[in-house]
Formats: sequence, structure tokens, C-alpha cells
Amino acid sequence: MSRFYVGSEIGQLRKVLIHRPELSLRRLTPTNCEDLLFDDVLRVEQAGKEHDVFAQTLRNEGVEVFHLREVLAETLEIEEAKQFVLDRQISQFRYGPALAKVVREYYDNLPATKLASHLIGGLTVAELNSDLGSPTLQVMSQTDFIMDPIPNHLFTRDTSCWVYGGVSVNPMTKPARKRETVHLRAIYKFHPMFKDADFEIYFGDEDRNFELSHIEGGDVLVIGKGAVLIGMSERTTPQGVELLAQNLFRTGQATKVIALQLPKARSCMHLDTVMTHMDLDCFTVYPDIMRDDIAAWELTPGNAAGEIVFTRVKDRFTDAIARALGVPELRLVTTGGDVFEAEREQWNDANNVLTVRPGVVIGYERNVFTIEKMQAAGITVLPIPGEDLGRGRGGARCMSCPLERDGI
Ligand SMILES: NC(=[NH2+])NCCC[C@H](N)C(=O)O
Repeated sequence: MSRFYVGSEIGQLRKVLIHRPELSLRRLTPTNCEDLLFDDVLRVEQAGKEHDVFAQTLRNEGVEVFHLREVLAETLEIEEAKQFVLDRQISQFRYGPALAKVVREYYDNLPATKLASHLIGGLTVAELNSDLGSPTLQVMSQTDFIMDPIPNHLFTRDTSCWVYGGVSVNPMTKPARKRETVHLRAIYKFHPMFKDADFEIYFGDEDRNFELSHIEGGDVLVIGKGAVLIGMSERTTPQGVELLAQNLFRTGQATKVIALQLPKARSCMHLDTVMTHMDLDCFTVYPDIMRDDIAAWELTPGNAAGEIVFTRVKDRFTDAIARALGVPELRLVTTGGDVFEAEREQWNDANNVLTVRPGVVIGYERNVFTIEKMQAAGITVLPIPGEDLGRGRGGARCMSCPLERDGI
């Protein structure tokens, strides 16, 4: 049986879930891209080719690569899974009863692969091509979306995140990304690869409004040795961290969570945009944000069930991490170049690298100043192109959801 377990950020990566740019990105326009959390429109063909280099680089390193759209399509072949997804993506409250029925019929009749494409890529009024008289439909124009595209599926890191022997299916913060979670919930529940596998689901697998409890995987670093580092960022809230920590402790999967307070800004929307783990004692950081004095807390299990002990970190957050990892001190590789170059490279995900095994990372080749510093620190950087891919603000770590990785 398949094994799903993520024991660290840096151990040998074995299985990963990624998503090749597709229909949803072809629907991005200057008018809608901001709402869809992209800073620009991109050349989708080119982004696809760049993504293929990413996938091939992973395979060359012995990583088994799974594609979200294929895994979703395989899941949707199962009638129960299909109904689970459609029940949640198409509701009377979104469309009004009459249009909901038409949209449901349309989606119900699509073969699984097309169904997956239009769940992710969205559907326009013209594609639905219905003569329904309901005003909900009549007030729309031909190019309006019946179902919005969800281009941020590209960043598989965020929607679900594996932490040791389980996964969190994350209640996302931004409306543009909330629908992604339903797909991951269905995959982990119904896909044959996961259905009978033994793992915990920590958080998010419920039909409810999670209110202010948000987690996004870009904020969650499984640093190893039972510890988890979580950023409280533009996206992940303290409430979310507390609830996730409770379940990590309840299931015995983790023994410590270190929570870091980050500014709420797009340039550092997730912890992994300013800090990633490259080797046992070595991280890359953007020093303007990851300053010595950022506030940090250690969360550990209390004596009573569900109780958490919160300890404010009195020394530096890096000392708290070093303690958790059992190393005397961390080696930090900061973003390269002068202040201008460093800010530009951080914006283009210089600090967002994906470690494939200790000391070997995948990163965008354009970030030359940071790569130079990583190499000087003894890190091997496997470069990938990211001229178009990078426009959604995400690098190699954001574009990957590890399903299996060794511990340290
Ligand atoms: N783990 C990450 N840093 N993910 C980046 C996600 C970028 C995406 N456009 C968003 O705004 O949500």
C-alpha cells in the first residue's frame, strides 16, 4: 500500500503533487487577474514549458510526480466522489435554484477529464450555452463566468499540507482560493491511492464556515524532529495555528509548534516566501522581514486533553528553531545582491526553494545573486526557468505538495 508521510522539509523527497498551468490561466486577463491573486497575465504555453522543466528536474532527482488535474479526474470517475464535489461546488445559493439545476446537469454529464478541466478552468456563459429564462443567467454576458477559474491550484503547497503522518485540508483565506479545498478533500477521501492508506486528517475536512481559522500550507514548515514551524501571515491566523496544533498533539504526530508573527503584506503572504529550509542547520531568509526580533511562540501539549502551553520565545526565533532541531546555531543564507536586487529577487521567489534532499534545492534561475550566495554556503541549486511561471508569485516550494518525504 502507498505510504504518505512527510518527515521533514529537507529529507529525500519521494512523492509530490504538482499542477501544470492550464485552462484557468488562459482565462486570466488584466481585468480579473488581481482578484484571482495574480500580478499579471502570463504566456500560458511558456509557463507550461517551464513547469515541465520543474517536473523533469524532480523526476531526475528520483521524485515520483503526480499531477493534480489527473488525480482529480481519476477521483471524479468515482460516482460518490463526483457527487461530493458537485454538491459543494454548485449550490442553489450561488446560482438560484433554476440555474443551479442547469449547471449541475451540465457538469454531471461531462466525462471525468473534462469535468476536472472545467472545475479548475471554470465555465463561461457561452460554454454553458443554455436558453434558461432565469434572470440570474439573463443578466450575464457571454464571457461572464458561470464557474470561476481557480488558477492558484498551481500552488499545490497551500491547499493541503502534509505534516508527518497526516494532512490538513486547509480553510483558505482568500475567496479566490476557497473552492480548491473541496478538490483536495475529495482526492484524499476517494482516490484509490489514498482511500485505504493510513493517515490522519488534522483540520478542514468539514462542511462548515471556519470563520477566522485559516491555514495555508505556504506557512507550514515541517522542520523535523517532531517540530513544525508556522507563520502567522497575511493568510494563516493564530486561531488556525492553535486548532492545527491541537490536532497535531492529539494524534501524537508533533510535539512542538513554533509560531512566528509575520507582517500582513503580499510580498510575504506566506512564511515560505521569506524563509525555506535547505539543510539541517541551514535556511534561506529575506532579512528585511525575518529580523532577529520578530515575535515567536512555542506551543507544546499541556497535561489535559486538548490543552496547549504557549511560551513566548525570549531569545531569537532562530534560537527556538535551533533548539527544536538540536543544532547549536542556524546558518542563514540571506537574499543576494544590494538592497534593490535583494528586494527584487525576494519578490521573484529567491527564498522560495524546494529542497529535494539535504543541501540540494530547486529554485528559479533568474535569482542569480541569491543562488550565488547559496552556492557559496555549499548548497547545490538546480535551476529552473520561471519568467512566466513566477507571475503568480510562487516558486518551487509553493508549486509542490510533498506527499512522501524522509525525516531527518
Ligand atoms: N506558498 C506560497 N508562497 N504560495 C504562493 C501563492 C500565490 C498565489 N497567487 C496566492 O496569492 O495565493
